[in-house]
Amino acid sequence: MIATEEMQDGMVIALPDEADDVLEGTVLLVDQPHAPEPMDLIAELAARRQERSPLIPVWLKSRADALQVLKWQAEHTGYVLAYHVLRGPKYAVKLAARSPAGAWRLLVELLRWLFDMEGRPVRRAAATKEEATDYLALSRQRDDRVKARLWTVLVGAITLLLVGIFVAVAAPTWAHWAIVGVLVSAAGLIGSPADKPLLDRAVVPSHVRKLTSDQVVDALGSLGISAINQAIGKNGRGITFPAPIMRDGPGWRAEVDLPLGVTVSEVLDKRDKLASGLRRALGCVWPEPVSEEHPGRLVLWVGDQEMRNARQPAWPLLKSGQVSLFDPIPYGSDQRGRPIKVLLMFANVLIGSMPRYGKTFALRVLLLACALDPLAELRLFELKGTGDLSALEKVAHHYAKGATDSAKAACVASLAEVYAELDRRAEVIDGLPRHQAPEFKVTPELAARRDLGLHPTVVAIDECQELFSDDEYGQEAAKYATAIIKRGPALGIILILATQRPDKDSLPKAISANAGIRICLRVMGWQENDMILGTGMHQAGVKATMFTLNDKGISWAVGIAEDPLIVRSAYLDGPTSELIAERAYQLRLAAGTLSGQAIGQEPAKRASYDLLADVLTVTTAKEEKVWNSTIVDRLAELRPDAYGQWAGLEDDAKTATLTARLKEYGVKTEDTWGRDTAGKGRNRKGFNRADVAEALAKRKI
Ligand SMILES: Nc1ncnc2c1ncn2[C@@H]1O[C@H](COP(=O)(O)OP(=O)(O)OP(=O)(O)O)[C@@H](O)[C@H]1O
Repeated sequence: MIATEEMQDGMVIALPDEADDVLEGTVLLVDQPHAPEPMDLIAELAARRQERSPLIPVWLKSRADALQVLKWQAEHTGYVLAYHVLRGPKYAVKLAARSPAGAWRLLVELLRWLFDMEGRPVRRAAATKEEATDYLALSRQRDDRVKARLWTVLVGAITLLLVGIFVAVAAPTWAHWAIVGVLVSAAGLIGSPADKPLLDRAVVPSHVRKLTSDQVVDALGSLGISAINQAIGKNGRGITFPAPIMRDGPGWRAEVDLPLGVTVSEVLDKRDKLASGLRRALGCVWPEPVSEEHPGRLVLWVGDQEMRNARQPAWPLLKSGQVSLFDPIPYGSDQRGRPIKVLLMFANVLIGSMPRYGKTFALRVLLLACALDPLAELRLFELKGTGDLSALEKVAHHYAKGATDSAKAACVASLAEVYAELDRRAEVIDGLPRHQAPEFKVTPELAARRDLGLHPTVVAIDECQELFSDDEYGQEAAKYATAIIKRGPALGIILILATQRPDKDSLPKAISANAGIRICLRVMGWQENDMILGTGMHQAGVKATMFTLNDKGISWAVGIAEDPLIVRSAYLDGPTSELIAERAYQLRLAAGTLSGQAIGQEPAKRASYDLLADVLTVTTAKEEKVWNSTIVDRLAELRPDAYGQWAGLEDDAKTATLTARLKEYGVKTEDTWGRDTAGKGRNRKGFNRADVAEALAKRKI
């Protein structure tokens, strides 16, 4: 049998079993010489293009960033100058104290030069070895040299004396002092010991403390990740920085290639340790993955100030302006203070977080911007009941608040209208000449035509878990919301959902899977993170679990830009929201686009029906016991608008739905013997018709 063994220089050599046998086999180089194939070469060149450093530094690409950097540089220079100016007197005293030593050093050097002291060891050596000729030649050379130098010094001294007398007589007093100052300073500088520099180190204040590669390496080394420790250990390969650390907005940006096998995700899990290693506040330290690079490429942005304390740019629509939902609307800012906009048209939004971390505030910012598009129809449901969206009631087509039955019923009724609207809008678009809707979707021109009714429609449900987990309304609402989230975007219908309980019962998978824009504020676990941001996001390093107690309003946002972003929503409190909503109202009044409840119309009503009476209608007195699934099909035929969606469910789901609904009226279901459509007898869940009749009678009493 032949074994292989690795040798130095990366060779793998085949060895025979017996050590004393003759060596046989081929020597394989582990690192093969590279002979690029044509296709290989193209791929390699494309990859190498990505490695190029940007022609223009990142900070110069945006005016705001460039201004920030220049501002910082000016502030920094000003600080250093002021620091040294303030210490001017201290430096003067130091110079004066060091000047005698400097003068002495100068005199000694002059005498050494004058008497050619540097040649002394050679002359002495010649004398010791008794080499008379050499010694005489060297002495002659020294005498000539000393003579010439004496003359130079003499002329120099007389010139200086004359200049001195002239200055003493002719120059003003300030010039005397200036000259004395310069001479003393020069002597002081010469007399300064090499290990004691004259200038103190300008201690840079913490809010503009520079980030250095040493700090980054030390901080990474403090995370307790063994592969990092090995890499920075004695024989490790170290940690590499593909780009220099530079200013980026109000902070520093370091790009780091983590050691082989370490992912950014592992670092994100230890953001607090990283901040401790960097000796910065947690709110200043923002590690991010770089999606277009390998999973070990980390961008570490370290802000001068904590994100929550940093001054946020004012919301651009705060005082004036209106929007078109076909353009990105202002939402907030990132860690670097750059404004972040969101294009809502042709998308849906899912916002999630633990309670009290800023969901409703985030939702309200988006809705206030929507309100400032006079064409947008707003259907707003705030199922918490605290009135966070009440400022917008005056501009809303439909509005309801509270976790009450009536608010949920109003929400489902409004969703049902929008659901029906999907087909109507699709037909309208289909009927248009192709050049008017070339992409089979709403355009700004079509949205502006009142006759078509294709204006943007925004349906927002805050605390949507209240609706989707409701026994009575949940299934119906989920059905409408799923259809709207899938088909709505192309038809100008935008669904915005906010929830504090992102689990599968509170947020059906079909809905969470189809949201284009996802905003996740602080959550506790990876499941909630991925439910809101999308499967695999936590693994990929997009972790809203890294936010802390103080990170209110700060979220990971996916779908806003090519890469996930950390965004802080604009902070618009209640009174500010009222003012903006009032402006929106005036805009709509002028445009004549107020509608629905905003002009006093009745809210949408859910089709009313009586389940118990309907069950009796679809069964005959002879059917003492019937299967749930059979009755669901009959009910759907009787009242498609009310029960139609049940008919589309799987058999088991049909049974479970009716069981849950009958239970609300105290009607029990049990295993019931019956025959299926093929005539085969078996047991399935069913109920006694008499129980339904009794429940109905009791209710009427
Ligand atoms: N962008 C922000 N900047 C600073 N603070 C914010 C921001 N957004 C929200 N907050 C703070 O967070 C608090 C909670 O916000 P909000 O009411 O939106 O939370 P929530 O997640 O909707 O809570 P709940 O789940 O109870 O409804 C607010 O009172 C506000 O002070």
